[in-house]
Amino acid sequence: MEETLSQEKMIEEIAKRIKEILEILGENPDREGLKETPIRVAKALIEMTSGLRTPKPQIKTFNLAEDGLSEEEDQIVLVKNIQFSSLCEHHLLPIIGKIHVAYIVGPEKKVAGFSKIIRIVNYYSSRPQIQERLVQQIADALMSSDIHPKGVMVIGDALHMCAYVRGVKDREASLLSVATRGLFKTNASLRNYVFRLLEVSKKSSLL
Ligand SMILES: Nc1nc2c(ncn2[C@@H]2O[C@H](COP(=O)(O)OP(=O)(O)OP(=O)(O)O)[C@@H](O)[C@H]2O)c(=O)[nH]1
Ligand SMILES: [Zn+2]
Repeated sequence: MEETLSQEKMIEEIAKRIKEILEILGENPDREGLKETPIRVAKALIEMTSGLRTPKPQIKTFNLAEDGLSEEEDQIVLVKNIQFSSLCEHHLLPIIGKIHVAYIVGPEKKVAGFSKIIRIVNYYSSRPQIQERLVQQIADALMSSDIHPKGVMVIGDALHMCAYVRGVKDREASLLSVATRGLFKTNASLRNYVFRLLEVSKKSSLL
């Protein structure tokens, strides 16, 4: 399907196929409880893959150097506990977990709008993914943004329903994936500092 479909057409086309899948599975898609299911599934799939069809969110920046703030040491900003859900690209089953994003303010002393980092996470999550690529894409998006950080570190910690509800059916194993860029790539003590921050803030968390 080459051309871009309207939202209504997408729902219709997907729902048609979901109905067929239900039939193949031995269900009766016309029974009361399933009548609206193909449309619901279509809408859910469209929602969970919205990042494929929306523009990448712009990262709004703020200037720390304004008002003559002194040139302090490079500040590390950590946005922790960003809840995300995605779809594993092998089974199209949910991945659910948390992402932590740390960056070191660059020479231009610019910081990113807090919510924009969450929007970037949502953008790259809302599509078929593997977790290792997801953290890399988030790291690259921040590295190439207008904040020009000295380094970025993105940590993903998630459960994969494809290993939870089927296959190995492991209810404990979670996948941790870390992407590093810039100073975080070369400096182990900076990486450890972020892990330590996450530890400390876990104990003193407001939430
Ligand atoms: N590294 C990585 N693996 C993933 C991710 N999501 C799913 N997988 C794995 O992708 C692999 C696909 O393996 P296959 O052997 O092709 O598929 P399968 O027969 O359904 O495998 P089983 O899950 O072992 O039953 C599985 O090991 C999944 O657990 C992810 O985000 N990262
Ligand atoms: Zn999977």
